[in-house]
Amino acid sequence: MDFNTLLRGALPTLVANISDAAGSNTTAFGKKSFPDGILETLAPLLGSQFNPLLKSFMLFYKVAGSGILFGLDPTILLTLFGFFWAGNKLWRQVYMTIYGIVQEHLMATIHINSGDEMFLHMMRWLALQPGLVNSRSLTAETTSKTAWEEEEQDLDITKSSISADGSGVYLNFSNQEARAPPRFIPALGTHGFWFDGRFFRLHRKQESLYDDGGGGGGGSSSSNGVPAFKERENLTISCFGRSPDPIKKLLQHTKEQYYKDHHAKTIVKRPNSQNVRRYGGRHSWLHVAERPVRPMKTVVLDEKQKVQVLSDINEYLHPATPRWYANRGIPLRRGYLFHGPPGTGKTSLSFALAGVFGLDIYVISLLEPSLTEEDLSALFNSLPRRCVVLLEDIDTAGLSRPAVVDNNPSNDDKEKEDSSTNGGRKGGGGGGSKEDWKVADLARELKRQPAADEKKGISLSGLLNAIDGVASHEGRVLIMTTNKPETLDDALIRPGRVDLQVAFTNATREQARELFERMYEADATTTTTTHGKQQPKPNHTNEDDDNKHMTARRRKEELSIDVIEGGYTPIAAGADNDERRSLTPEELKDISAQFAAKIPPGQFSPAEIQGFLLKRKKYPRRALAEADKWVAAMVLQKASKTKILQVQ
Ligand SMILES: Nc1ncnc2c1ncn2[C@@H]1O[C@H](COP(=O)(O)OP(=O)(O)OP(=O)(O)O)[C@@H](O)[C@H]1O
Repeated sequence: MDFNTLLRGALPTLVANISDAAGSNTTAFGKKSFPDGILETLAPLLGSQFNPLLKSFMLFYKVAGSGILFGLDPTILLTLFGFFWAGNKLWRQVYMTIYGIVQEHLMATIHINSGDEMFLHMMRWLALQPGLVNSRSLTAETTSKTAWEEEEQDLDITKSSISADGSGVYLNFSNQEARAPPRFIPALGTHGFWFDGRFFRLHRKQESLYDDGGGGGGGSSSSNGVPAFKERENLTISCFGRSPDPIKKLLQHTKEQYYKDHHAKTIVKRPNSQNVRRYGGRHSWLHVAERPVRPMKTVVLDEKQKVQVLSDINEYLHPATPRWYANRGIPLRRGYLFHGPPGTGKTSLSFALAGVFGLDIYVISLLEPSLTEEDLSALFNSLPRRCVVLLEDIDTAGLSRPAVVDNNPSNDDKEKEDSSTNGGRKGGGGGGSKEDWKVADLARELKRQPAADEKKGISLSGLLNAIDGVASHEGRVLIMTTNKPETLDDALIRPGRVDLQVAFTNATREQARELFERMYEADATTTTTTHGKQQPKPNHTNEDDDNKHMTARRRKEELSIDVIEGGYTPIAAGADNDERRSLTPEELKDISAQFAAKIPPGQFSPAEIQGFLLKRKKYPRRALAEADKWVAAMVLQKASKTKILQVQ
């Protein structure tokens, strides 16, 4: 609001009111109180939001004017107030002008858009800066940790073990959300911070952009075409000096911090929701998990096959390979087909490979109902330079699937016609008009009606286009998995699209032995990778933390739950000591071999064997003793094709 304009407009009426009221408004002390009618004059000028303020001011004016409070002349007060206001405005103008000149000529600036990964790096880093976190203008964010995050192990088991049933045997985590501290980041506006001995200025600004739904944002096409406003944030980082190098250094630092312990983790990404996906860029993929790297040796597979895949991918990812491919005019792509029965390790190997090569894994399910062919191409288009793309269960995608959903309304009409001419469908009763339908018919009909946005799936050509079309990103490792390789179209698995096939089978005796040994070997050895290197510890754990973890783990183990004959029975600490006593390597080898001899080769998937062992995870001898019974029950169950397990 411009004070001058306001005053100029109000002054004539003000003066008139004051002179009219001059005689009658003189107080006992000879001072002038506030003239009647002035409130009515000013109120419309200032707007309704200023009315309470104006009323308070009037009251003050009257009190001051009556000499009760200060005995000051109210007109002097009003003038002072006006000067103060104008002075403040003037100072702001001068400050902004000087700041603008300084920023333009003496400062370097870099802008970051919230659509870019760098925005995340910066925000994560800012949340860790004590100087900023203690600032007075913050935005609080709820954070939730994944099961994999190291902090989870810090949970004080003694506190969380006060179970709802009061027994103290079962762990209780009802308090976990309350214990998770919120994250604080600088709020919208301007902040200052120091990095590397330099002062930086950060400006967070939010803007609303109108998106007409035509898929403009990020270059990806809109799937639902609904126009809407979208919020976008802009970070402006500036520092004194004409070179932006210090800011570049800061950005590089935030990026390094963000990925600091990622070498011990595999990042899993999936397509984002349809609405967010259309903004493209980093919005295409949703970061769903960060798992600890799966050591290659935990995947039980024929060693020759494993080495073949590993060396093939290693060769492909070598920095000299792109030139080699380019010189020969071959597209830089490599595709793998992992096929075999369910639970034989196809997904596990994909994750282990991503871990070995330190790549993020991008998982796409072609069954995702909202995934269109354009989306698929856009998703392939926004892949990073090197990554693993896991296309799961490609046989179940819309490729060779019969059209289960009939979207054609004319067919519906035809059926309805048929039903009426035939006297209605099963139990339709008489005329077959909608009114005569029974509830069952109605339910069936509702099931048949697809949702308006339901898709038929991805066609073969759509998938091929995404895999090796113009939009396809070169440099990625594409892994496709299937349980039914024989149903796949030849075009999909021709060389160039699938360069190496890996067959997975149900467990052999050797694999059963390996699974057993892996399950019961000492925990310490499981932290080594395939290369025999020790996994680096997360930065924040020190010796004290380690001790804390050890105690927590031991307590957890003491409170562990045992399985007896398919039923869970809690056992007290110290019981069954002989069973729990860890095995010497020789004993373990011996028991593993005995166990393997009991497993019929090629009948059980590694997942099934792992499931059996997991339920006896601290009792190798018991697992060995109960193996015969389990095998017999499983063979019977498979023969009778029942899904109900008699022995677990
Ligand atoms: N060869 C294997 N070595 C080690 N563990 C395995 C193996 N096969 C299966 N498993 C275990 O079984 C579980 C399921 O395995 P995974 O998801 O890799 O199977 P899959 O072949 O991808 O199954 P699906 O075809 O149903 O997707 C995992 O917990 C995994 O650890």
